[in-house]
Amino acid sequence: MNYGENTAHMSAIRKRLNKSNYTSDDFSPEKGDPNLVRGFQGRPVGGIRNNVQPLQFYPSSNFVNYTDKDVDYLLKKLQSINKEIYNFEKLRKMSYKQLIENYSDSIKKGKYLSAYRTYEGAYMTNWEKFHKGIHQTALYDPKDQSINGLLRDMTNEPIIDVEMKEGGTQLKLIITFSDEGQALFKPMRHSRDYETLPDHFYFTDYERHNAEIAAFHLDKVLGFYRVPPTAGRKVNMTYDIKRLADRKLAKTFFKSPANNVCFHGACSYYCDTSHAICGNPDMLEGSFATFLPPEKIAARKTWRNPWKRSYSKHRKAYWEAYDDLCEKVKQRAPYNKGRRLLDLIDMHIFDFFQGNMDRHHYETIKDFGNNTFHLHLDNGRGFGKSIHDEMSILAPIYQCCQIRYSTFLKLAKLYVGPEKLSSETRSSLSIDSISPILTEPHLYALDRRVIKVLKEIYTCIEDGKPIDEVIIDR
Ligand SMILES: Nc1ncnc2c1ncn2[C@@H]1O[C@H](COP(=O)(O)OP(=O)(O)OP(=O)(O)O)[C@@H](O)[C@H]1O
Ligand SMILES: [Mn+2]
Repeated sequence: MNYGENTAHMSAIRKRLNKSNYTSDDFSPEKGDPNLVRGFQGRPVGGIRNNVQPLQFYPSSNFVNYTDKDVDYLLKKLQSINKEIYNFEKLRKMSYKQLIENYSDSIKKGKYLSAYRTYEGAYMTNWEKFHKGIHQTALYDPKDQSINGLLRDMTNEPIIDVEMKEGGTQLKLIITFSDEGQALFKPMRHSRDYETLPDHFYFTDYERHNAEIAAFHLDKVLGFYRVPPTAGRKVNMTYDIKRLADRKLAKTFFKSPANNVCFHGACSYYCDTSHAICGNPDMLEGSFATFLPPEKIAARKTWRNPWKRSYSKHRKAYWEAYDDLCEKVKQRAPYNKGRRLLDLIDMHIFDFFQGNMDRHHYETIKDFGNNTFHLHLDNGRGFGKSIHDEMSILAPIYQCCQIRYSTFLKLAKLYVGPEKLSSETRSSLSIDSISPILTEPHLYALDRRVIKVLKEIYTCIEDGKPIDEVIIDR
């Protein structure tokens, strides 16, 4: 959606703040090369979303620095009102890693899955340890060494079985490793620098294997821990897939005119000769997302996203035409109490960073009731457009005008630096065996998007919403 064309959901008038008492760059990121620092003078305050200027690239330096007057103003204002909980000077001196650790240490884990509560095998594989570690507030504990072990296992363990996954729209394989761990495999369709075509809808886009890997790391960097561990790997299509496939899958293998091994499998979208998945000549990259425990151990509940898109080229969703969806959602269970609305908003911030418009549903683990986190499965449609920021993904933020305090603080920290969301994500992704996972323009886009989320909070507060109703500690 283009903001220039559709402003129905925006408040009609944005008040201008009197900024005369403030300097513009108190909280601006540390300045490096002064030539690289770009303030955005001369641009209207508030009013127009999507108005952070496109990043300029400095390929030789890996360093992009930029500031935003509205965000500087917001941070200054918050700090002047309550220095106890908004101390950005202190925040700038603390490392991002430390901030995230403080938060993950302070979160109570709540319940674990009942099937594993008393389970103590003499020897447990990494995937079993992962399953045992799933708890009410997160899928895993970042300090759990078995998570890195699991990523290594998915990269190195021999593959012993392959099955097509029923139900999904695009081709996916269920892979079993020699330690009996399982993963959902999504094959590479495009090279990393292939961008979604401007005339393609979000619902016809191919899934991207690197987006699945990037989503796991981004979620971890943000300190959410809501995406199952996901790793990239190159497989030999003949040895690792065709040899282990059943007849139905095996018979879809063929050799292309370029002498590459290809297959298309059977599914409802893109499973035919003209959309085949081809190796080079026999090697194929893919993402491996660790399987969650089976239904009988961890039954899941599927929830429709209230901000679901229309999935139609003709229709708009309610929230695209009207601004009052949040008022209705707030009245309804499970969003009327507890953490769920803030989790939904976290999920949309996460999706905004990735540019993922395909969040039609989400799941929770039934055993944990309503006071639990959202699973962020199915992230294959992110990272399709590096120079475009899809502001409509932030609809729950600007329509509810709410954000979780810890999420706000993390984003503020990534704004004041010195760490950036791009540098943290780049560093996390570098451990993957098929890195680089994201191109540099996609990484820089993350920093630009951090500013855009913070600007939405600025606008909410500028509009007169009480700060403690916008930034909520829950
Ligand atoms: N790591 C996982 N462990 C267990 N189940 C999973 C995992 N990832 C995905 N699933 C299940 O598989 C289903 C299909 O996966 P996914 O959503 O990626 O496919 P899809 O083709 O995009 O499906 P849809 O068309 O419904 O969006 C998911 O809805 C989820 O329930
Ligand atoms: Mn999907």
